[in-house]
Amino acid sequence: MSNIIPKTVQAAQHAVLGSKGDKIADMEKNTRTPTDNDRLTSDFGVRQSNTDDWLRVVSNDHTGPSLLEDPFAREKIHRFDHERIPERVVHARGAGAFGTFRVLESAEDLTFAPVLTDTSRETPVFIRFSTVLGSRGSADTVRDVRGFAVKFYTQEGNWDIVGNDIPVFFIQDAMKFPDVIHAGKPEPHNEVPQASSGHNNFWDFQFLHPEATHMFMWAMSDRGIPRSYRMMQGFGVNTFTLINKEGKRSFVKFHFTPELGVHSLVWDEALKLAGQDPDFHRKDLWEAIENGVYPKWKFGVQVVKEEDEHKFDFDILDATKVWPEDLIPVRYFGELELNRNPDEFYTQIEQAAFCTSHIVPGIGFSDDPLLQGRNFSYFDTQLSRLGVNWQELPVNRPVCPVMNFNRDGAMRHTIDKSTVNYWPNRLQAVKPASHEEGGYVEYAAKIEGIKARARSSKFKEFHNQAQLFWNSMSQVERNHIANAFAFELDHCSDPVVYKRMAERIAEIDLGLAQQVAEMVGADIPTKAGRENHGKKAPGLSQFDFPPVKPTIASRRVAIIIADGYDPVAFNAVRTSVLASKAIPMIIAPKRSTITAEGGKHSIFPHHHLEGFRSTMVDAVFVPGGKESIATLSKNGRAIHWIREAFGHLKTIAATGEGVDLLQLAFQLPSIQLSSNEEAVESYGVVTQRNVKPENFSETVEIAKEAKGFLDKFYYSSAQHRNWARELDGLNAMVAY
Ligand code: HEM
Repeated sequence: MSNIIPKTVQAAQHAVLGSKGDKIADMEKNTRTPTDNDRLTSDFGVRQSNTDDWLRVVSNDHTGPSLLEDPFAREKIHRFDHERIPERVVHARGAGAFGTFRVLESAEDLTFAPVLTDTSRETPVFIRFSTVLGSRGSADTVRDVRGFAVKFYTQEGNWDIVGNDIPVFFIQDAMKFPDVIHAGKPEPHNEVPQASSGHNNFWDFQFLHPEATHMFMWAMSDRGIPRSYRMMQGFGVNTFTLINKEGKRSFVKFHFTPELGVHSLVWDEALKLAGQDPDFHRKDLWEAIENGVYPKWKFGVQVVKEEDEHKFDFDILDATKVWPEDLIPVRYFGELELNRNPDEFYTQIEQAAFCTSHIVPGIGFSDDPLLQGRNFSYFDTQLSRLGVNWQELPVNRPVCPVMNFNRDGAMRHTIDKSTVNYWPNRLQAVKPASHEEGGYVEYAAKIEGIKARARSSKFKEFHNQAQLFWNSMSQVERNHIANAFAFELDHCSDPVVYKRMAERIAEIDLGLAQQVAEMVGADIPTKAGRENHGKKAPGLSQFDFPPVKPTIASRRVAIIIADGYDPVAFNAVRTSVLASKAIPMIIAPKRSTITAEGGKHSIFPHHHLEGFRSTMVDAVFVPGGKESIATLSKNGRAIHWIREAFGHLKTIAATGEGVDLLQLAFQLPSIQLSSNEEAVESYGVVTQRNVKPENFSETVEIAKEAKGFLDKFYYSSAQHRNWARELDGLNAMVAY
């Protein structure tokens, strides 16, 4: 696939970022790149003449036994035998990238941490996105929570926000984590299902553990199937604190909001992608960064002053609750950009290790009982996954100096030159830092209470925010939640599980419960389990997060052609898609040269119709060309492509005879198609029957009222999906 930004420009950008950010330069120390002069050597530097044949007793007519003596063969096999480390106990599957964080407006009224106050700084960051339940080899598009873990390599040490794409969690107390994860992971007797919450144990636990009620609503919403890591929000989830230079402390929640808006797949698409392209999200992130369309997020905090801690009807330390944005708006003051793909997956992504306990002066914890337990768990789990010296690994080590008396352990790399390795010492070597010297000083918080295995009273309310979430959903999102429950509970074979869940859902909304119960064969509830308070809040529906401005940048646009395609429309759209920083994907019945009408132009397509499916693109364009459309009209896969894109609510455009192919594929009278030189948009289907070269203007106006074919095509594509198509039931009338 062609790159939009040439490699040379990217290399120059990386060089600049590297010199500013230090982390890239820092990792260079551990990198090696093969040159023409390099020859294969053993791990100890001896050049090797043959790494294909084990040393053995051999003659022309007889292959005898292999010799244990061969050190090179043994080294090669022995290294291979030990290539794997344990995968993460949760969030095993993920992908990541490097980038930068900038503060646009100082937050010095809240904190003295320079990473959040110094507007001249560019802090290098590393992010790993992940799914929670699946194993390392599972698919990207399964229904699950997504991890959103950010490591800030600040001059004061590493700061990790180990967050998710959903702002709440299933449990309030970290001690429940093994239970919620055991219940969600594959069942113990048969290791089924992989990477899915659609099974008895998951829903059994959800019912028996009412504090999960709010979170399972989020997980069943479209948040559980993001279109891209680049189109997800990131939340710190837990409550942290910020301390300013006057020593005043505030409670905060961290937010990252994507510039491209928050978008999801549709469920049928997610299911198919899990087989058709299990690496869909991983590739999407890689491709965007390679093409220079760098993903960006606004960074902000919600703030509760210390004196207001008890002002709300929920406990601000309860991770199963959001801080509703009408009560506590997000204050945005930073920007995060990802601009560099890893050089090697294993060393930079797989060995990356995050810890909620990694904070820097000016930032503190709260007594959030989930956070308190997490602060133990991450450090501990890294010991079994990576070993005690994991903080020395290139991706994990800070960019600022590290000096202390922690010593030894397996695989120690640092060589400490000193005659003392303890404090205090007679040489006054490596003194602790005072507050003025940047030493971390804990906030002197007053604590009262009795020692007990208990939580304070507000933690015991579990339904208000589940209803708040449901009430705040758009109609489309509500339909998707109902369908998600119906799918998941259909996969539960034990009637106890799905019957009880119908009762639990009736405590949120009776209509939803009735709809789900009917689908899954549970008793249909007749009475709401509790009254709905009717409240809504902003920032819960994805529709509250459109892109900053309508854009098709980084979106994949399929152009479907066969021999005899219209070269004018084809070239104009392809060039314009590229100029809009989107990615044209040329798809034909075969991946061999395709010749245009008139025989003067030809093109080598990116893929053929069987090899690449409509699920992998965001929008489709079919140029005219009599012969091309005659061929495609007889090709079942081509027709299915169009129908499937229609079913998944994607924008579909056609010019010339291409309009006939759409007509054939949909056969829906309610879709209006152009019959003349006018561009027509109808339910996200954009057509223009008679086109001339001047119809493809170079400047495209992506606006609702725009008149031109490309303007309409791009505006519709920039809306992500055509929801009216689903609301009016049109997609349900087409077989896909
Ligand atoms: C607010 C709730 C939570 C969030 C947002 C969260 C988020 C995450 C994320 C994003 C990762 C993946 C990190 C990476 O990419 O390497 C992760 C891993 C992990 N989490 Fe959590 N988690 C939560 C709760 C918990 C709790 C309560 C525990 C245990 C008490 C826990 C234990 C772990 C462990 C052991 C890993 C694997 C870490 C590794 O092997 O590197 N998490 N979590």
